[in-house]
Amino acid sequence: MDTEIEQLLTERAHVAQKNAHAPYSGFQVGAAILTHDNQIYSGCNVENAAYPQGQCAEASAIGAMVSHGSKNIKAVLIASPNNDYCFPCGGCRQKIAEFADDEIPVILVTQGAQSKTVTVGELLPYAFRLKP
Ligand SMILES: O=c1ccn([C@H]2C[C@H](O)[C@@H](CO)O2)c(=O)[nH]1
Ligand SMILES: [Zn+2]
Repeated sequence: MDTEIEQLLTERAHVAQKNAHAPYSGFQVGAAILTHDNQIYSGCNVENAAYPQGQCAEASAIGAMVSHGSKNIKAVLIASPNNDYCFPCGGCRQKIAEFADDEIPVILVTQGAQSKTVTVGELLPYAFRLKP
């Protein structure tokens, strides 16, 4: 991934991360998605007093993307609130795979600006998809 694009994604994820509603876990996550039409959509986790109703940052970003009429993911970036990488949960791996091919990069960044890139296929091998 182009370093300038990665920087833009990181900035957008960090803006969203600051808005996270995570009073229960204290774990604020930000996500940013680059689409094939070169738009960036971001999201944060939104927790709820009824814990299972909480939503992950990746799901929020996907919701923003689809709401704006875009469905084709070129890259995903996930910003962690600490110095460990925040790997997406199982549900979010499936949600990302709905809109991203196996070779699409998922960039993980820590608060200390370390970064690691994996692919959608590495995160969710043999993904269940109905589209061709
Ligand atoms: O990739 C992840 C992992 C966790 N969370 C959220 C869910 C919950 O609000 C909090 C703690 O699990 O972090 C995300 O948003 N994305
Ligand atoms: Zn998740």
